Amino acid sequence: MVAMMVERWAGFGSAAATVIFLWPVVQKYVPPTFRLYLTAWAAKLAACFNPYLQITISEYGAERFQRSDFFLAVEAYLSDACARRARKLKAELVKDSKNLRVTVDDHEEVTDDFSGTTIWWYASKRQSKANVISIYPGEDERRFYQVVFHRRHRDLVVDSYLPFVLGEGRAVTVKNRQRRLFTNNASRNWNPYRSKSVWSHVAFEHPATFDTLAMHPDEKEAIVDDLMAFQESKDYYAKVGKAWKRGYLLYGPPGTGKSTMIAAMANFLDYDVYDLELTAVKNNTELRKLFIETTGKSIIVIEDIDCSIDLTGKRRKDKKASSDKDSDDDDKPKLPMDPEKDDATKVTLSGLLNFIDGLWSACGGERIIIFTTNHKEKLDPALIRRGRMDKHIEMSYCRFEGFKVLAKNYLDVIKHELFGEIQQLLEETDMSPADVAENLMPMSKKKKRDPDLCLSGLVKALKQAKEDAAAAAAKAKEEEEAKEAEAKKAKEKEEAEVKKAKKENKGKDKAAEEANGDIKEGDKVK
Ligand SMILES: Nc1ncnc2c1ncn2[C@@H]1O[C@H](COP(=O)(O)OP(=O)(O)OP(=O)(O)O)[C@@H](O)[C@H]1O
Ligand SMILES: [Mg+2]
Repeated sequence: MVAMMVERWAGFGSAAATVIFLWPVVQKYVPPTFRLYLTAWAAKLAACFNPYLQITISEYGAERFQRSDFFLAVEAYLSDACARRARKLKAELVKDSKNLRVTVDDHEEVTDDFSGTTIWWYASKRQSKANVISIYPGEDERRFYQVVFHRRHRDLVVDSYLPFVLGEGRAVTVKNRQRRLFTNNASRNWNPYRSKSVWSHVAFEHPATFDTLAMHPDEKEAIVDDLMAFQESKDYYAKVGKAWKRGYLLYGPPGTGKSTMIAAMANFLDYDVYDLELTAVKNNTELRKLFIETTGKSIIVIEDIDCSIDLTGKRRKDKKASSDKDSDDDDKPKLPMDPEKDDATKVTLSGLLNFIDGLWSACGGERIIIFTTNHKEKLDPALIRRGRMDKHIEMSYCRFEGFKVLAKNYLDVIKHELFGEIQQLLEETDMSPADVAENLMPMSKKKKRDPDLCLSGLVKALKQAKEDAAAAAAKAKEEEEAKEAEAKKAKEKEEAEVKKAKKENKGKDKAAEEANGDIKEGDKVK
């Protein structure tokens, strides 16, 4: 900085020396009002000769209690783009950041180049003037950055360079941030003075990726393609007038990788994950508040949606019917219901639909909403129609293509003599990837990572599963047949009874007819 100043002020050195020399004299003999006038005039004169402008970016902007976004962006930008040119740096471990952050130290100057223009950055701090005694060390220091540039570049710096620094700085912050896994707190723990209290979070560290996910390569590619297209379609969504979000429904039997897929998606997109526990949400208003408190670049997950809450139209109707019945049966005055219990059922289907694609859902943007279920058929069609759940992904039992991924990941095996037999068995038997993986990862020292042992163990398990399935099917068939036979028997019995009754009725009718005939003939005789 000093070098820069000397260079810039080279022509004014002698003038400055004169002023410094004369200043004590001025202070002594010139009256204060005139002195003030003189100082203002001197500042104006200096401004005429000094062609450089400076802009200050303070750590605490207009909102006194929050560090300014722009300051943080500048810090991130300088540490990424210019820190290599600085000589004095400082390293810190920052909250929610996965890397050590190296930034420019105070009173250090760095230069930057933008469209052929040189810009100087200067980091510094000043003592706060407020008469507040802080218990935190360093709290009374206010740090700031100054950017210095030639006045002919004023428009370039203000209109292009500073917005560029803001954008780059934000991108660097996102790149370095530690991703988070959020879960919603019970509403009785929400603090009205702290908006952050509705979700709590831990660092998201699930290691699953699309490479480790056992699935047919074509299906996997289709999903990756879809995610990439979504990420790059901000403008397209704006053009067609849709909120920038996408819904996925993952369905399939337990242990087929639905939760693993969510982790892989989050790792692929570099998004935070909000795991919404619907049973802890009391009503639609709470649901909306939770949504508003989520940030962009996130995946909102509701696992086992069919179990979380009574959502299907059919089940609600059943419930209504039974409550109607209750009220008909029992006309005694009723005690008011337990408010806690009453509230617990108030997240409704329409509340959830609003959550997914109501007006509120557009705030923030760049969100993915994922539902998982073991029973797709139990869900209300309105909930999973295209547009809400845009893509339905079936996670199914492990087949040979999926197995090859697991064998490669767990055992580093691409080819093996048992593969043929395993392929045949996997086509004939339904085994979840979780079970296959379990067989490939035996927790015994002896078997550890011995592919031959693991694969023969898997063959055995598959044969066993096949036998069990065949036995279960045979049993089911037997039961079905027994049921059919019983039904047939019952039907025959019923038919026989009907026949018998008919016969008896016929007999009675005949007797009556005969009796009637006798009477008529008697009448004739008369
Ligand atoms: N497709 C898969 N690829 C790789 N690993 C898998 C796959 N499916 C399951 N696994 C393994 O099985 C375990 C259980 O899988 P996961 O929790 O993803 O199943 P899920 O479909 O969510 O089951 P649930 O319906 O019970 O929630 C995971 O830890 C993972 O290691
Ligand atoms: Mg799961």
